[in-house]
Amino acid sequence: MSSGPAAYLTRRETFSACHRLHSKHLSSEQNKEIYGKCNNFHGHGHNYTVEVTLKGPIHPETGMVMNINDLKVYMDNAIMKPMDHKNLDKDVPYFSDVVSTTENVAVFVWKNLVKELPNPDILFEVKIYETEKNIIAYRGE
Ligand SMILES: Nc1nc2c(c(=O)[nH]1)N=C([C@H](O)[C@H](O)COP(=O)(O)OP(=O)(O)OP(=O)(O)O)CN2
Ligand SMILES: [Zn+2]
Repeated sequence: MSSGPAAYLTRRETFSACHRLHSKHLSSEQNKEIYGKCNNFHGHGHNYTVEVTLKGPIHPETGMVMNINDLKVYMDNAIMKPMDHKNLDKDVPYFSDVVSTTENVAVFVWKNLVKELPNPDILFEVKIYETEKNIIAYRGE
């Protein structure tokens, strides 16, 4: 049976987390210079919005790219459980040696989703709004 037309399915979730921009590979002066107020020892918080987009064929029998009820579970495991109400730098082992910029948070979400999705080939984009003004998109490249 040939596959149906392709569609883009996006689901949005929000989570809250705190972090500090600090690189172990830079001196204290370099950290202050590069990250400025975001290097403050006490850290700061964000209400992040994450949009996950799948691109895949619409299944001819179900009419779906993926059942959104299933996608909810995958996003819960990949995003909410590891990061919601967490200190990214202290509570998420991935960020013990990776700076918790939004770029790296997007890569972290992508890697987690690849492990969750039954067919990771349909993962098209992870887009993260760190603030209303600061937005990062990652497509696995
Ligand atoms: N390339 C990146 N640059 C910066 C990141 C990042 O993740 N990637 N992150 C930060 C800070 O963590 C923080 O997000 C900055 O927040 P803030 O300046 O408060 O946010 P806004 O730009 O929305 O607010 P303004 O009022 O316009 O300052 C910094 N850089
Ligand atoms: Zn920040």
